[in-house]
Amino acid sequence: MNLLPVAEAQARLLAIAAPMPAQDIPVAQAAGRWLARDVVALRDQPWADLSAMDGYAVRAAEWPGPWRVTAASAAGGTPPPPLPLGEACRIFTGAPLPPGADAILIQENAGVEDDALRSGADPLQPGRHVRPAASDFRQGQRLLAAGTRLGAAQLSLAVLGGHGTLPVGGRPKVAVLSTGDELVPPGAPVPPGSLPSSNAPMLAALLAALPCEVIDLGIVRDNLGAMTDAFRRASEADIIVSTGGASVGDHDLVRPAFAAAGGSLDFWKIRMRPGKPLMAGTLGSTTFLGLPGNPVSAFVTGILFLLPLVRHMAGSASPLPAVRQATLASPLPATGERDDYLRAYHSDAGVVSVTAQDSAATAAMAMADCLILRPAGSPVAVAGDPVTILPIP
Ligand SMILES: Nc1nc2c(c(=O)[nH]1)N[C@H]1C(S)=C(S)[C@@H](COP(=O)(O)OP(=O)(O)OC[C@H]3O[C@@H](n4cnc5c(N)ncnc54)[C@H](O)[C@@H]3O)O[C@H]1N2
Ligand code: MOO
Repeated sequence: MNLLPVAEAQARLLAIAAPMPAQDIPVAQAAGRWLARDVVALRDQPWADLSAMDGYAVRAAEWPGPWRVTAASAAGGTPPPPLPLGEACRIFTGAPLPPGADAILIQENAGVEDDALRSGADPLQPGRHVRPAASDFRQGQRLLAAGTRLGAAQLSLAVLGGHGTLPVGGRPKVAVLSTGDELVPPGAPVPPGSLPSSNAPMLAALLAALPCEVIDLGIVRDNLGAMTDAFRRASEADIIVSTGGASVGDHDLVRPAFAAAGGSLDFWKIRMRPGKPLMAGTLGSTTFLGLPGNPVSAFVTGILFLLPLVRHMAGSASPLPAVRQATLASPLPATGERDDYLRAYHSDAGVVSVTAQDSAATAAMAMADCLILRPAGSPVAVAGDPVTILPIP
């Protein structure tokens, strides 16, 4: 059987899906988005030599004083005039130093008596408690590179750099179709032969941290007409993701329905376990990803394919899952002809694979915090061996 290697399938998926056009949006809405262009500082930070403490601005060479306090400087106030010799300027955190001053005597180390300011015992070095102008960044300096994800720290930097709006990648609409006659909505009564449909909420949870809009189109029956209609309706989204009906059984209608809706499949069947029946293609300008129905298979392929697809379309420069090295704390059998993505969790001794690795074993899946990647053909592994893991996001 001709199964596509995972890396090749990921590359082909990203190749058929164009990143969405960039847009300028207010910084207050930009958290979690990817930058579409470099961000350059529009101003110096700090804008002048500023005090880092409440106290007195003085010349360090005049330590230990006494000084006469003749001026004051506060953040947001009028900048103080140049400091005459022998004088000090009362100053507060974030305020500009008067020209001539080069150090701050913090008020805990100072005493004022009869109009004379005197220092305590600690010697004062030039530059003490001073934040020099442009020491954080300088106007024109590149602050953030295109493709960077905007978290709290990056947004703080961009705003201090003078930006109120930022150029970001798009926020794809993801339509989710859950296929299967046996499915009932979450929380609904479950007659014999039926099953609560867990894949759509699971995928929405995986996507919750990404910039995208999830549109749950509900349960679609195993009926060619109904499924074809569902694909047509879903084609207004940027991404269609279906679960179930991906395999080779008589009721596995996703491929024919996708074709009947006008879709064109790029690939089907991946050299991985779980997740073999995964498929991808295009329907007009919409990218389609068909995940297997088994809840564990949908979860693992969601991490390996759906999340990278959304990241890529939203402008990420590195959309694929992070991979790390870890130490195995429990033995593993040899792998077969497919790459294994084993559900596992961290313990003090290393990573432990959960005992139930069946692609319908959700109780074991819920214990996992990472996937162990075991390439096809790997030999038996023992505790202490190095392994490659993918953290579960
Ligand atoms: N003869 C073969 N049979 C199967 C093969 C094969 O190569 N030859 N592949 C197997 C593999 S591997 C997988 S994975 C499954 C995937 O099949 P489908 O994608 O067609 O999924 P379904 O048959 O529709 O469902 C499988 C399983 O998952 C349950 N399910 C489906 N949707 C949901 C949902 N939204 N929430 C919760 N559970 C869901 C469904 O009831 C089934 O139990 O095929 C193997 N068969
Ligand atoms: O590839 Mo399937 O997802 O093993 O159960």
